[in-house]
Amino acid sequence: MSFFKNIFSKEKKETLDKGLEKSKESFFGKLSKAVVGKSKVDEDVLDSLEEILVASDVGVNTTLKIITRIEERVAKDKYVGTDELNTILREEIAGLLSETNIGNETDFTIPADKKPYVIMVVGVNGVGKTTTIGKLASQFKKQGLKVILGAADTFRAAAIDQLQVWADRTDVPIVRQEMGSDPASVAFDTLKSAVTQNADVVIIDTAGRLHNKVNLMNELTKIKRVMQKVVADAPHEVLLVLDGSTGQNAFEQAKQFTLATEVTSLAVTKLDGTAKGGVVIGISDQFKIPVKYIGVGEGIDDLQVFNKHEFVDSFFK
Ligand SMILES: Nc1nc2c(ncn2[C@@H]2O[C@H](COP(=O)(O)OP(=O)(O)OP(=O)(O)O)[C@@H](O)[C@H]2O)c(=O)[nH]1
Repeated sequence: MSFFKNIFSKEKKETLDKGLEKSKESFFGKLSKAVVGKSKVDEDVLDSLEEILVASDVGVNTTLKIITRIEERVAKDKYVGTDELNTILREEIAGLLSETNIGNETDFTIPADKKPYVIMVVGVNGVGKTTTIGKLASQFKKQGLKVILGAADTFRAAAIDQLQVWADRTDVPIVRQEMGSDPASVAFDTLKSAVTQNADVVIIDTAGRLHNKVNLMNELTKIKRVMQKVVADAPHEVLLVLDGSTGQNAFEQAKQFTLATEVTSLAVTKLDGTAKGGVVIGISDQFKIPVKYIGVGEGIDDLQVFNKHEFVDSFFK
């Protein structure tokens, strides 16, 4: 068992390392330029570091926290060499993430006492919502759990069809209705079907139109209310999917969605192929909502459970 676990961890680590490559290259490239000819961490180095963190989409507030901590350390130690900067930065970022009970999980797990466990997935179009649902379905299925998908994004026919593709690919049942039908009705049918079939996990896709916040709020509230007619404490999780490659836009979407509904966890996708990996650090710190999953590729196995230790390890390797 532990043998397989090790193999899996190694693969997971390699995928994470590869996924974060661009972010690392960009970050450390800039950092090494900033310290050229400097032996000591001084005001100039700290100013450059601040710029680099902001440019890496860590977010202004989180950047300021990190800089303040490093300033305090530098003031206390009197002399901090630039060769120590990586270590200090790593420690401070790890410390910041440790302050919240975020990112401690290592496996795809769901609470055993909630059956069916209902995950309502929200997020704007194109962020990787459908792909994330498909990847999650695959992970849960691999654990022997019975999964059902609900196509409650009835606003666009393509959204229903895309979810169908993932349902076929993962060999998981899907509940769907015609385009334009009431999303709450699809969610209701899906939960009914899950109860009848004794399913373990239900994943409900929803439409993510942000242009009208009141509509979005009303729609999500209605879906929740109707689901509760079947499973009283549903949804157990409201997972907001954010596209990590959009940097500050992802922050803005998190703000909007948290105003519209109670978001309980986040998935940050497309961290591979972007230099904006710092967004995970900023979002974890600012929203105090756990980043539960990260997308590091388009493949079915390229969704990982976010673990802050692995993330920091991989980033500062
Ligand atoms: N590289 C990479 N691509 C991803 C990741 N997650 C999703 N994608 C890609 O992003 C694109 C959009 O993903 P979808 O799942 O269709 O996004 P969506 O939010 O459901 O969008 P709509 O279907 O338009 O609502 C697809 O081409 C996915 O393959 C990821 O972690 N890494």
